Amino acid sequence: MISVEEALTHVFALITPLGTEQVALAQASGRVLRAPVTAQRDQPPFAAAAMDGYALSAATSPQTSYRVIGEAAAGHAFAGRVGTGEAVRIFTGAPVPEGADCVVIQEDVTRDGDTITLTEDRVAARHIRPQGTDFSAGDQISAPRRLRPSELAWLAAMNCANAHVSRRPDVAIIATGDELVMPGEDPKPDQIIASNAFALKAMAEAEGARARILPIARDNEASLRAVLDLAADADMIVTIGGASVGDHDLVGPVTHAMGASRAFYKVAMRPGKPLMAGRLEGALLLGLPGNPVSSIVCGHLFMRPALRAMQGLGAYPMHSATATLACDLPANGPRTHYMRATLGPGGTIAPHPDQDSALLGVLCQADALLIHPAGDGARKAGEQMRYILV
Ligand SMILES: Nc1nc2c(c(=O)[nH]1)N[C@H]1C(S)=C(S)[C@@H](COP(=O)(O)OP(=O)(O)OC[C@H]3O[C@@H](n4cnc5c(N)ncnc54)[C@H](O)[C@@H]3O)O[C@H]1N2
Ligand code: MOO
Repeated sequence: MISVEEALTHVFALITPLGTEQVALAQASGRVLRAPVTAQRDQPPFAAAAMDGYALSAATSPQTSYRVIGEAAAGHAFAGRVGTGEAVRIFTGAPVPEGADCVVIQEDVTRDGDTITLTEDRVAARHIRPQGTDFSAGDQISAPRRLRPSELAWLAAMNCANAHVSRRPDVAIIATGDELVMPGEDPKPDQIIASNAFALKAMAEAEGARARILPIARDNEASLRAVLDLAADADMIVTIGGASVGDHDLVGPVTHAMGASRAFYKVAMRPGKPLMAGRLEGALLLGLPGNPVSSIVCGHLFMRPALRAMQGLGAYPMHSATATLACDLPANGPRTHYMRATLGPGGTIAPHPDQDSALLGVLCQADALLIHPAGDGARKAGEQMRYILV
């Protein structure tokens, strides 16, 4: 058995980042930007009013009354110059006219015809956004990075209509087992519903992949081969179950017979011990254990970082943070334990009392995986421990 860290290093070594494509900005949500974007202009492109009011020069004409000589609205600049004793009615987002050095908000002004009178003794704030305060022409958005909603607006503001992004990884998910039927089917008394693929598909899609659930492979070589053949064009093949040492655990032998390379089998983690990784033709092959929580924990720890690496985001484990243990923990065994846990007020974390890897209900109550490292001793409530958000 190798450590989780070693296993992840092996997985990353099996990955070459995917190619790129150009997509319209409206289609770029969640994609990974692979080439830097250069701003085509300053933002704002002119000194802009930050409030509705009157533009005037407080420095050169510090009087209390001004004559209104025109108007500037967003998209409609005032063409002239503001002179001594003059003001321009201005609206948020409009270019500040030449000669003005501040915008007095309309709440601080009384107006009578074309004359305004300031009601405050002094101009407290300029309310002007100088040209280029957000970014200047030539500024770059670095790559790689995930395009979140805010980055999409940033690219748009830079007048970038298309983005150079990573191709979406194609993920084929294969559940294996004679006991499985799909949700909505009519299970026999000795059958259960295949659930894990739905979690893994959602997880892969949240990482920017295109994921498909293939037909369930039965516990015989011909069936597993036939379904694996359907995944021939995938970038990543994720099998679920059939990974252990039982007579019906065929994923290892069958993929081996089909020419798969194997980087490792069995990881010192709990749950998820019988995890396997390799390559099958053009695809990264992840063989996940069948227990629902085991497969989902492996998805978080291995599939998600692998999908990020494929999209060019680099080789990094899932982010972990620290929290204060809410109760005592007994010493851990030789496998790192990813305990289903709940974050509480004041930065505490409480592991669930039942850590059986078959319990989806417990996983759904959890918002974190508390990491109890392999071989770590007993821990006391109040100690700091690391966790991963799930
Ligand atoms: N003698 C040993 N037995 C087992 C070992 C071991 O080291 N020695 N390891 C145990 C561990 S740890 C795990 S995890 C499981 C993993 O086994 P498999 O990957 O072969 O998984 P299966 O036997 O196919 O299934 C386990 C369990 O999960 C259910 N399952 C499978 N696929 C799905 C699915 N798509 N959706 C929902 N549930 C699924 C399956 O019915 C079983 O109940 O092996 C231990 N055994
Ligand atoms: O490691 Mo198994 O994955 O404990 O349930």
